[in-house]
Amino acid sequence: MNGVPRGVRRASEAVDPALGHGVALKADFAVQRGDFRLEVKLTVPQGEVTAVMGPSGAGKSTLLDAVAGSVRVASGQIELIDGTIVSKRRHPTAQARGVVMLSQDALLFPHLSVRDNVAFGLTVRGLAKSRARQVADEWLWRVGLSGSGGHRPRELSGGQQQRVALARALAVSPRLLLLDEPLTGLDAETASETRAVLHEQLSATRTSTLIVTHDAFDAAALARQVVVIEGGRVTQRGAVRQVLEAPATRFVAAVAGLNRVTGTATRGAWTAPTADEALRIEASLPAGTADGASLVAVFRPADVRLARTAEPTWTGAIRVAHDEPREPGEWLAKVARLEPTPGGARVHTTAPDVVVEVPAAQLAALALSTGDPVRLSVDASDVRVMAAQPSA
Ligand SMILES: Nc1ncnc2c1ncn2[C@@H]1O[C@H](COP(=O)(O)OP(=O)(O)OP(=O)(O)O)[C@@H](O)[C@H]1O
Repeated sequence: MNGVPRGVRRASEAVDPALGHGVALKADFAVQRGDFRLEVKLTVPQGEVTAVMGPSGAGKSTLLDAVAGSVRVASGQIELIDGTIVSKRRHPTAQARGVVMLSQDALLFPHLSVRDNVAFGLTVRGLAKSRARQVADEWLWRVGLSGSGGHRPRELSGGQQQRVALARALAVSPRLLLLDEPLTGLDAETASETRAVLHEQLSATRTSTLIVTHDAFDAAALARQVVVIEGGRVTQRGAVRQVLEAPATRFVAAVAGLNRVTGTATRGAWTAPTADEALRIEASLPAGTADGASLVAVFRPADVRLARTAEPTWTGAIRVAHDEPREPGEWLAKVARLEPTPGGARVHTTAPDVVVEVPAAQLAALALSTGDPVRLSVDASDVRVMAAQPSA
């Protein structure tokens, strides 16, 4: 697309050597918000999308606010691609930083047409109004909204408004785009359409982006790398797939839909206490693991088999699992909660906390209730054992 106004940069512009090649943002700073302290070290590669995930209250929005400039840095600094430095003493405006934030709420100007909403940032940056409107129309076409330029924002659906906000953000070719849960609040179909437009436009423009999301699917669909923040600290970072396959914390395991149980290396196997006998899984341990080392076992809920502890055998006699020795990979637990899914249920069990995916047909046969004792088992070949310490 041509017609980029003066002062508005393209994502492909030369990189300031001070920041290092291919880096859009380098941050190592702390922010204090009341009692809450966020301390992060983070790099956003140029032209790529980095996801930020973390539980509620972890500090994700605070991170974006600090980068955008709505919150002051308490110590350390944030360095942007053109050499702009943010620190306790230096607090440039969002525009001077070349940073644009897009949140859950599209925040369009209600009294302006859709076209003028998109053109607004361009005219502020010095483009003539007629040219800005032309560029705005091109952007509306790119996000699938050609023909909507003359409407008021209230005449568009939530998803369409979000696409206008995206067009407005990308039209000024920001050095860094900040997206704060842009798909939250949209219904599944609209979110899917908006996700596709986001992916297409972020890839096409190679806009350096930091996106906060609570959804592993969005992270995998949109981002190349992910930074996990918990309690104001980075707990894991890396390529999205790598992080989801090897969760360093319970939060990441839950987001990835995996079980993550902490245990110990005991005589060449992974073991963990249960309310009953110790659970022993004879999976391969990381090379060089010393006896007694803390290790986590990661496995899919669908790979855990679940049976009632007392069940009739083919002879009609009742077999009670408590009376039998436990096989490796087998343990007794209690049902804590049943969570319905489209195909059955996720059965949450305790001691240790493990989720089991049970298909609908089996669920009907089991007739489970909260508090029921159950016998669980998992094959060692379905379990990945890793060192317990977080990698961030
Ligand atoms: N303006 C503020 N003044 C004081 N404390 C704040 C302010 N905004 C946020 N906080 C606190 O900072 C912490 C981090 O909040 P933040 O909104 O960054 O978390 P988050 O990870 O984005 O959470 P969520 O996913 O729920 O949006 C919270 O404990 C919150 O109460």
